Amino acid sequence: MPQIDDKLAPIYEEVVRRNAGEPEFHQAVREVLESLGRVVAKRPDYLEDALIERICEPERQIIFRVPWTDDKGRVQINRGFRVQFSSAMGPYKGGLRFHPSVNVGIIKFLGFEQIFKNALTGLPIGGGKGGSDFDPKGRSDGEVMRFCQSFMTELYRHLGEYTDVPAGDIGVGAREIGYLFGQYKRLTNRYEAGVLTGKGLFYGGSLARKEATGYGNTYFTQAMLRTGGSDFDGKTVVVSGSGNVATYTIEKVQEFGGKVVACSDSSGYIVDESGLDLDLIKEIKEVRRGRVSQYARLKGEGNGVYFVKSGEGSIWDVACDVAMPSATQNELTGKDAAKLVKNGVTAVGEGANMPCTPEAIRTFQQAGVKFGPGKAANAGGVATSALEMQQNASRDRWSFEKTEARLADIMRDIHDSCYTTAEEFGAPGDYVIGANIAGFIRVAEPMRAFGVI
Ligand SMILES: NC(=O)C1=CN([C@@H]2O[C@H](COP(=O)(O)OP(=O)(O)OC[C@H]3O[C@@H](n4cnc5c(N)ncnc54)[C@H](O)[C@@H]3O)[C@@H](O)[C@H]2O)C=CC1
Ligand SMILES: O=C(O)CCC(=O)C(=O)O
Repeated sequence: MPQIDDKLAPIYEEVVRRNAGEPEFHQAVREVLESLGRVVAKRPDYLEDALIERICEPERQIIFRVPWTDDKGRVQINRGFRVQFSSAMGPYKGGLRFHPSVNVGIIKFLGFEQIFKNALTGLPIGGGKGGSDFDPKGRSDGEVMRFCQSFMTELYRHLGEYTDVPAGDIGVGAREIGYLFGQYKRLTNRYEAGVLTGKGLFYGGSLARKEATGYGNTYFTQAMLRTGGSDFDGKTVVVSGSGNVATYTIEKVQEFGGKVVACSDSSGYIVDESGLDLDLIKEIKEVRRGRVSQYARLKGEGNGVYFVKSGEGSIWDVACDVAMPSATQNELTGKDAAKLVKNGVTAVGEGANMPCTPEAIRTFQQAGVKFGPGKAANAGGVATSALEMQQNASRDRWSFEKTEARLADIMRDIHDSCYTTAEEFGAPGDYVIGANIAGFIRVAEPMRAFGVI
């Protein structure tokens, strides 16, 4: 098991003590500190002025009550969060997650990851994350609207295009961003397009933002495959999830000649051995807001098409050359990784944030599987959000082609900087170490320049 350098171990112990009961946050911090031992060995000056301790402590954490009225006239109460982790690189930037599992530890882990991810994009954005334990599943449009309006009624005072710029994440898509933006505009009496990203195309959104995270992960994973002289063409691929990230991962992998044979949601997974029909998945998920099990019913079971219920198997039992986990954190365990390795997986690109457990990452790396960590591989979404902010600031609108070309360049740059940083710090081929160190150095330099703040 990788160890934290003796000089950094007290920092980790303090994070655990101060943030008791937040295992996902501990996990995210631990992984970064394991990598940073190599940095402080070469550059002990990074230990000065509690720079690393400061990076592990959010600049500001906001927790608030979100009261709203459901369709039956009953008052419901949820809890809202925004963790403004680091503004060293620019305004806080990161999505909002609406899911019943949300708590402060989950938001903190996501905000912490976002610092390094956003730095890797090379664009001027700091790190933050927010959300609520509100579950949009099964709620009417009216209920979602009233919830979003109440959520923004508290949060708006902490936001601004130069302060903090949220976007979507699990459970927050175009519909929710529309309601949030409408309420922000109403409360502030300002048409401040740059305060949220992932907006609709008719009110300041960017072409290619919807596709960006999935496309970006596909570009990143392609770059990893190419270091071994290979590509997506002819590869069998498994993509977990069936939301925003998964959908557009499937689309780009198919365009690159890969065959995606399985995807999932929290009810289970579907397999179509001849390759998933993406139009049908979009119809089920984006239009009907249904479950992936409907795929097997609509396509007809048999001939390599089947559905496996959650709890009766794992999507990672399906043999593939490339795995792209794109649902949620810790969804791919050490046992799943061992199965994938046994079945011949050669590359893993994380579309979700921290979907592989530490044991799974170790299993992949020990088996020589190319492993792209989320903070690098899924950075295309937030990078394109920063491009949306650029378009808003210049009152401009770019074509899909121009935006996607910028995204593709950014993903190749991120890949190359992780790859060369890993080499420079004595860990060739280790994208986890490369991403953590390259991201850290970019954030540490402005922090040092600003003095002790
Ligand atoms: N939307 C974006 O631009 C970005 C999203 N991400 C990450 O990608 C992941 C997916 O996010 P989105 O696609 O935006 O969300 P989404 O809400 O559009 O889709 C989430 C998908 O994951 C599935 N899922 C959630 N919990 C699950 C569980 N416990 N078991 C199995 N499936 C589960 C849902 O059924 C759904 O298909 C998250 O980890 C998110 O933080 C990362 C970078 C950017
Ligand atoms: O586009 C954004 O600002 C945030 C995307 C996001 O939440 C993420 O990168 O995990």
